[in-house]
Amino acid sequence: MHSRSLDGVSTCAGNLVPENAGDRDLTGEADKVNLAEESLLNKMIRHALVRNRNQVEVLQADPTSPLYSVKTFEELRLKPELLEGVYKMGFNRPSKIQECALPMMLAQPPQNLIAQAQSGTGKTAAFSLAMLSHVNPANKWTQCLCVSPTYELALQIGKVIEQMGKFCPDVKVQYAVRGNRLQRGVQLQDHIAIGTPGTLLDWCTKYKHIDPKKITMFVLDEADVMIATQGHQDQSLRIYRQLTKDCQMLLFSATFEDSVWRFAERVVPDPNIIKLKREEETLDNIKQFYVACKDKEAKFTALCDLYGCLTIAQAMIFCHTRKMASWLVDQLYREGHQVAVLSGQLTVEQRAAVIERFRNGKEKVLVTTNVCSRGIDVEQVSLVVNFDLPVDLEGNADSETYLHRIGRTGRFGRQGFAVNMVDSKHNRKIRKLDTQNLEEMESLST
Ligand SMILES: Nc1ncnc2c1ncn2[C@@H]1O[C@H](COP(=O)(O)OP(=O)(O)OP(=O)(O)O)[C@@H](O)[C@H]1O
Repeated sequence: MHSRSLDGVSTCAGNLVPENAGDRDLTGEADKVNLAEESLLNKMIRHALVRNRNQVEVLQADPTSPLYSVKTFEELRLKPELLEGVYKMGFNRPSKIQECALPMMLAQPPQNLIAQAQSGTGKTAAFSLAMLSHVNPANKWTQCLCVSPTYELALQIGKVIEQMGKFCPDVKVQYAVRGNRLQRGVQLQDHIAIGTPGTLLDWCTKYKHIDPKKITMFVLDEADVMIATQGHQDQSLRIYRQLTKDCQMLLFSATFEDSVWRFAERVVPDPNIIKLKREEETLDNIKQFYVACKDKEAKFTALCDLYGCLTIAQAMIFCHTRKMASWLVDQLYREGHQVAVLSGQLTVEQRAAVIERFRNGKEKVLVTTNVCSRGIDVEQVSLVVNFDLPVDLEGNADSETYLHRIGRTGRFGRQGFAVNMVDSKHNRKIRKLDTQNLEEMESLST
């Protein structure tokens, strides 16, 4: 497997710093969750598949055709060098989504696919394998296009392809991302091009590095993140319109709101649809408490009273704003407590490093904002403290975030505790949530 060394493009995720990192400072605003950053962070800190006990739902474009699914990678009849790469990555068998998605993606005649499954269920690995298997290395032109919402995410996909294709030296990958300039008029000979919509569009239309008529597989990853970015949807559609009718279309998304669905239907005609529902967080083993406090100082005093309990295993303390998190950390330092801090002012790499240290038990207490209400799995976390209860932009109770936060504790059937610091002036009611009951959850936000 060969990948180019690019002018000004680092393929090492460790070097990636968001462009606006320097502008980030402390604000009293709620820490906003940036979808692309969250996705990147998840990829960086994940070590294995996210477990999911739900069944995959499949909707076939042609319901009369037999539904194939595979339990082993051998059944896919991959090139031996590709199979070797898969095993070398430590994949023993296909994940749930891969069991159905891989035979569809590799089928002849080609089939279109829309697949939805939460992050970490093996989507990237699945389409990477499909692209590597699809290309004919003897044809010295680009055959697969893979569109990704950001530069960093594109490089992450590239890393997976490079690893998986380690024993396929003839297959070449190129990155269509900012900073990677080819000479005008140069025809790309690399078989797979991964990039952001704007650069890929330029390479297909303005610079003619890629002939879109020769593309036979088009992959759109993280469609939900993609359409959240102004302009990306339009650019992706413009690339799509240049492709031929026979081009195989594959679209992946972690979530499926109406807007994602409408977009998917526009770029994927006659799709097979695969869905893997997110596994519900169960709160049965999480005991929830609240402490009434009149102000932040009183909350801090209550926290200090609790501190001995926090450090029995590990604890996460959630604040609403970076400013509050920073104030709390200062107070905790003053009391001589060693804590870790995670907030949106850190770069994604710095956040990943903080999480890694916390995971390894270097710190027992992590103070954070909403930037990390989901994503983090630290098995030893037994206590979550809501120093501020989660609220949405209008100041209403944000039950979804509450659920994600307290879901950080009590993982895998262990006992967990959630302590909520409640301002008496707001006196919000804490009720037990039944995640099976969506109506109840909706009523909570009213
Ligand atoms: N069949 C498999 N067996 C074991 N591990 C796997 C398998 N497929 C993928 N993985 C690993 O599981 C993790 C998640 O996979 P992957 O990144 O493909 O998921 P995803 O659904 O694309 O999530 P995201 O979009 O967040 O990256 C990765 O660490 C990957 O190496």
